[in-house]
Amino acid sequence: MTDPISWDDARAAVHAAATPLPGRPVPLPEADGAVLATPLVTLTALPAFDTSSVDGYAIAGPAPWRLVGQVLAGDASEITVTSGTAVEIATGAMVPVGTEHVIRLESAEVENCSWVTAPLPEKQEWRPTGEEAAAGEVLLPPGVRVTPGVLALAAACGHDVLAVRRRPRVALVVFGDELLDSGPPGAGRVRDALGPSLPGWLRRLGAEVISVTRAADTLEAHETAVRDAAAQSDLVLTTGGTMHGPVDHLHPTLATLGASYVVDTVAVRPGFPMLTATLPGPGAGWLVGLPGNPQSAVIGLVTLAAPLLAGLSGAPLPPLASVQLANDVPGRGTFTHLALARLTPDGAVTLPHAGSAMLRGVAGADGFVIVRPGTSAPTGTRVDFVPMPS
Ligand SMILES: Nc1nc2c(c(=O)[nH]1)N[C@H]1C(S)=C(S)[C@@H](COP(=O)(O)OP(=O)(O)OC[C@H]3O[C@@H](n4cnc5c(N)ncnc54)[C@H](O)[C@@H]3O)O[C@H]1N2
Ligand code: MOO
Repeated sequence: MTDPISWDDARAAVHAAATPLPGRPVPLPEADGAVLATPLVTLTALPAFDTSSVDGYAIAGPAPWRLVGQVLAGDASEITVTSGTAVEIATGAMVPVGTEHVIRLESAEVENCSWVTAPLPEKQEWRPTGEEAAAGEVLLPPGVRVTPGVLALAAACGHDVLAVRRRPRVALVVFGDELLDSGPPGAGRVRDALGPSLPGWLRRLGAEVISVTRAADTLEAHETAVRDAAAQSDLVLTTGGTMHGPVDHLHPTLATLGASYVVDTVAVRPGFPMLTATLPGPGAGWLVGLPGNPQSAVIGLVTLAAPLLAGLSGAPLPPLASVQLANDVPGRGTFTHLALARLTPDGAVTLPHAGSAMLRGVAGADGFVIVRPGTSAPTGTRVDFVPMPS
């Protein structure tokens, strides 16, 4: 076995090695969850015109003001407010030329439907052109993940399409003849916990899952499965077979296929046998090998797959959060310890059932607190935190 690379270096290495996939324009609703390939530049000033922020009257000169017209939201009215006149105005309407003040409906008195009087307002009741942004201003850099908030901003500043990176296509290959696809475990067989769960995590990481297949525990079946998966995908994600047991065929498969390791084992507990490699051939596909123990597989996902998918999407290395610990967390010697935790108002609480083969902790966790090599983390200290994909 090779010497393990540190947990932090492993994340950085796979992210740095990934070249972003091409960008292309897609209609706004389809861009949700994808990553911007180009900066978001506003096509107009925001707002694009002086916009009334209240229902009321646009006036000029001293009171009383003679009511001369009306302007509603959406009107491109050429009405002008001259001294001594008022124009009835709706929230969102263009403020007419000549307006000195906009008076709220509730402050005004109107006589005979034609004369308006009111005290002058203390503040400007409209949003001036460009208050939020000037035309051509860069609002977001490339690499930002498109959220509903980004979509709203893009629409507001005039875009019909957004240039986003193609979502990485992931083919999942699950190894393990002991795995059952239905019914209760027993008699040496366990249920496949990863085939049903990894697609959901992967989609939360912005990937498109194109296939989930099972490969038998032979070298030939592994080779065929990885080759077929690589032919259609940007990333082959495998589970199990990362060690060197009698039916652990991943390393021999990678040797046969001529793969090059970017990461081969990581100094992290649980989950150390995880790996990342590039596969030769057109398009230089990727392979991430997650350990078979299900919690270790999730740690492999957040350690290697998440940074790789970010890199392929042109997004920055996913940042770590910082949390305060509500209990002591031991270190793991020269390895980084990732401990399942839930975030509570009292701080991060690590969870029981945290064995690498167990899933009760995974099912209730918000993420993992990180205790770096050679340290332990007492109650009340701040530590880094890697969230579950969300
Ligand atoms: N001699 C040693 N043996 C093992 C060591 C070690 O240091 N020396 N490390 C252990 C650790 S830690 C891990 S993690 C596993 C990693 O092994 P593999 O990636 O080769 O995984 P498998 O052997 O295929 O499976 C391990 C375990 O997980 C169960 N499994 C596998 N896939 C699934 C799935 N899709 N759903 C549910 N459970 C799954 C499998 O049945 C095994 O129990 O190696 C240890 N061994
Ligand atoms: O490191 Mo293993 O990955 O503890 O379960």
